[in-house]
Amino acid sequence: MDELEHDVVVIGGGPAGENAAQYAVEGTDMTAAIIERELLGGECSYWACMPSKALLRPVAVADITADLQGVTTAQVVPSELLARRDYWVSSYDDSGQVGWAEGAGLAVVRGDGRLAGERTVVVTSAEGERLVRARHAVVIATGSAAHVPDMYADALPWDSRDATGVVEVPDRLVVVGGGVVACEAAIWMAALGSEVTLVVRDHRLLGRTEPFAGEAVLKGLRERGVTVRLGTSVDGVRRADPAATGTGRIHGGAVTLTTSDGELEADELLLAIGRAPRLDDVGLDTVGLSADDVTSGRLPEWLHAVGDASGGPPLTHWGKHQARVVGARIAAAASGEVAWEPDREAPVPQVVFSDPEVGSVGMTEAGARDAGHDVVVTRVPTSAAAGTGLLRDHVSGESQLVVDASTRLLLGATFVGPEAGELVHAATVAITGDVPVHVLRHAVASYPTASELWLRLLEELPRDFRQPPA
Ligand SMILES: Cc1cc2nc3c(=O)[nH]c(=O)nc-3n(C[C@H](O)[C@H](O)[C@H](O)COP(=O)(O)OP(=O)(O)OC[C@H]3O[C@@H](n4cnc5c(N)ncnc54)[C@H](O)[C@@H]3O)c2cc1C
Ligand SMILES: NC(=O)c1ccc[n+]([C@@H]2O[C@H](COP(=O)([O-])OP(=O)(O)OC[C@H]3O[C@@H](n4cnc5c(N)ncnc54)[C@H](O)[C@@H]3O)[C@@H](O)[C@H]2O)c1
Repeated sequence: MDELEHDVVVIGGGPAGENAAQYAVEGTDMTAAIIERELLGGECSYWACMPSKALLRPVAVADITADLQGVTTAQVVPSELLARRDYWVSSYDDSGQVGWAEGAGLAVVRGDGRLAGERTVVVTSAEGERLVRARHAVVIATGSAAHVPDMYADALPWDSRDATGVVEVPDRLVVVGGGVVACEAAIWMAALGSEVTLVVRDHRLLGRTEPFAGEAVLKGLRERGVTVRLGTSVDGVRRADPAATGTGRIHGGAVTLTTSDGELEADELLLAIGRAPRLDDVGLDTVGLSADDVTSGRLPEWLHAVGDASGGPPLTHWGKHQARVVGARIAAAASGEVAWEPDREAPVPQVVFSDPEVGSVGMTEAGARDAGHDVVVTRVPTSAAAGTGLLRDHVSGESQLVVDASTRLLLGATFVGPEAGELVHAATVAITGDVPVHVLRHAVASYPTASELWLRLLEELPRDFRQPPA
């Protein structure tokens, strides 16, 4: 068997794997190999973040022009929207990304990577098998896979790859799920011309965010003609002539869902009910480990996991952050040093590119109370600042801070409204830097920008929060 040796071997070339490799070797004499079985850049670049945001942005801009005195309403042109998606996924060609990796001194090895003992990975491809040995570390960065319960499997439902890679637009699309994929995909699929129905098991959308955020997104979806059935479970699925026609094409005849609310027929079914770390085929058994060991961090010093595969929040920026930390840890360990790391985990931000947009970081109010904090909550309409009010004629949504009553530190923040995603980073900085609210008041935002919303939020706190705690 052909054999290679590198200092660091990364299985999976998504954003997390690429960053782990880059940060482990940059500024050192070490070498790294990234093993990738599909496209270098991973799910995020070709079937998740990039195509979904490429599809959503023109829809959001057209929406604004429909709500902004002084311009005429722009129309989404479906063929152009799909062409924009194709541009942003480089027509599913990763040569640009491979060029970047090679330029950064990272070797790209094509094939399926599998652990085959300590610091050893076997790569299987059409050319045969290769053994890749790691002198220092192996990193598992294999991402996650969408949940497809058995009940749905025979109907060949769409997953998020089909939705972001849509080629044939179904007249009627049913989406099962009320999370981030469902809320975002409903918007671009409706803009492309589908009649969209969301079937949501919970009694609310976006279950991990503040309830007021889910309510605003529900209202926004209904206003654009999406039907949302809350508290509805699916008991059965049948489909006429299911056919594996390819990503983004309609997978057969009509689909009928039997739900707690009656039968529902559609031309396609998108399953968006969460994802799980992809750890079942990476050879963990060859080193005496299980998937649970990986997701709970019980790993030998030579083995690391980053990104969705680690079981942490399945978000690109979080996976890349983990990867930078792990990369620096590997680089330091190789030279007998210890990399500096903060003594607690960074807060996790997320932006849902729905209408209205939702940007949040840290704890929700309920999460903070459950964690034992005595909290003070301040919430204002997002239209409360001149800068936010100017963004469009009708600004919906509210924004909120969750503050610890005794330390006066920010625990969490949620912004709902236009450009909400751009407001959240200030909250991330405040939490990461332990900036108390009486100091935050002196971080002056320019007039009239959306950031002035911070002033409105801080003014709503009790007056004594303007002083340091006694
Ligand atoms: C529709 C959708 C939209 C999203 N939008 C956003 C967003 O806007 N912002 C955000 O932060 N997150 C978003 N996410 C989440 C984001 O896509 C993931 O968190 C991110 O892709 C995880 O990166 P990763 O590197 O861990 O894994 P991935 O991107 O999944 O990459 C893993 C790579 O490993 C490869 N691989 C797997 N197993 C093997 C093996 N055995 N051998 C070799 N290669 C292997 C795969 O082919 C893949 O290329 C979205 C997700 C979806 C589904
Ligand atoms: N903008 C972004 O950052 C972005 C966009 C898309 C996806 N993502 C990431 O991708 C991940 C996956 O997204 P998702 O929307 O698939 O998952 P999710 O966890 O956000 O939502 C899953 C939804 O499916 C429901 N559900 C779970 N099991 C079910 C079942 N058996 N039957 C019916 N409903 C069920 C849940 O109640 C929830 O409403 C997210 O966790 C998110 O981090 C991020």
